[in-house]
Amino acid sequence: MQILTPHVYWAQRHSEIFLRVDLSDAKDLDISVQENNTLQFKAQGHGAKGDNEYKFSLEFREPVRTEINHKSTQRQVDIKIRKQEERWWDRLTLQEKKPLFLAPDFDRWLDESDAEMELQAKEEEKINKISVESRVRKDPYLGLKRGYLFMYNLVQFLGFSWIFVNMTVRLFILGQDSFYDTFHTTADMMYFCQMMAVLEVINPLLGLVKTGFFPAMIQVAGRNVILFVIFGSLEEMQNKPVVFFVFYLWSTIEIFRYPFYMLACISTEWKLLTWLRYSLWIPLYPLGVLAEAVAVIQSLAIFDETRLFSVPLPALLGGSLSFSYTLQIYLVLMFLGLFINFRHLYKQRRRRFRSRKRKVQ
Ligand SMILES: CCCCCCCCCCCCC[C@@H](O)CC(=O)SCCNC(=O)CCNC(=O)[C@H](O)C(C)(C)COP(=O)(O)OP(=O)(O)OC[C@H]1O[C@@H](n2cnc3c(N)ncnc32)[C@H](O)[C@@H]1OP(=O)(O)O
Repeated sequence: MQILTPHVYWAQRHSEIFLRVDLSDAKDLDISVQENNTLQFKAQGHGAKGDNEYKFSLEFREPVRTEINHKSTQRQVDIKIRKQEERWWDRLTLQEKKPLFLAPDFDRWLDESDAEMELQAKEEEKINKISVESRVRKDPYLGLKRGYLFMYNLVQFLGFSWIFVNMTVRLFILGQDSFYDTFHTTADMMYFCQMMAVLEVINPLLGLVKTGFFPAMIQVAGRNVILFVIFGSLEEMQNKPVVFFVFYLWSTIEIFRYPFYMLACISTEWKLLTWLRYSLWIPLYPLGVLAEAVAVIQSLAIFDETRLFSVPLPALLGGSLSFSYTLQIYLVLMFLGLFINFRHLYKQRRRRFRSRKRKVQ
């Protein structure tokens, strides 16, 4: 039996060498890297000269590791060898003259810069994979949190939609007459929604949302003072048209804000909805504060008259201090609150639209 040399094709990366030996159905493989940095290959198989024993040796240009990875298939033998140092070689063998049986493997061939890019892409992929995995691992309750927020937003959306639709339908049917019984027809639902809204102050404290605690507190406390103290405790206020304006302005923003949050919980965005959520407050917020201020001003005389919530004082100092004084201080706080939240919403709007513009570029 003759001993022949097979065709060998090679390619490299910064850290490894690939050899493809053109030998089908190879068996009795004997592949090793000797101490003199030489690969010895011997196998029985079907090559260019039919069934025979084929062998070759290659002395590498630079040191390689002795462990070899090889796989014999019906068509060829694939060999992978790791370089001792991660470096690009200008040729495979120590001898300058290329052995006749050796040729580039164009299926795998990359020049140095392409190989670098491949390496970089692999690194990036690895980093991305690690960061995704660590994000998932970091928060095992993410699904639960999103589920809770989604349900909260859904309930609020349904509540405020009910109020908005109810008021709109009544406005169309009864015209201005509907202004006078807004409270009696919608207050229960508004109580429910605004009590639930306390969770909006708790959520940032628990780290469930990125909202600032203060803007949320100003928002919820401000509305609840109007709802529970001004409208809830004074029957005389309940049939005033101002209730209509306050409730309508509150519910108009909420039927857009809550669906926007619901979509955020499922990582979805509708551009028009985002635009409405971050734009409608511009006219609605000042109008809302104005309507609330009108309600507070209208209630001052009623608190003076009924002495409700007044603080008892010695007779020398007039008998009692009317709650209307507290409300006058509150009126000042309202405009301070308006300023703080207007600024907050303006920043949120800029951040949102700026980051979207960047994503588009
Ligand atoms: C101690 C006594 C204090 C007394 C206070 C006295 C002052 C009272 C003054 C009060 C004036 C109030 C007037 C007001 O009642 C008038 C009106 O409401 S009129 C109607 C118009 N109103 C509005 O437009 C305001 C609506 N409200 C809000 O926008 C919010 O409540 C506010 C806190 C003001 C701002 O919202 P937020 O900070 O949350 O901004 P973002 O929406 O951009 O959210 C930030 C990120 O968090 C995510 N997030 C937030 N909430 C949720 C949620 N429930 N579910 C899921 N995700 C949520 C959101 O997606 C953002 O994430 P990302 O940045 O990744 O997009």
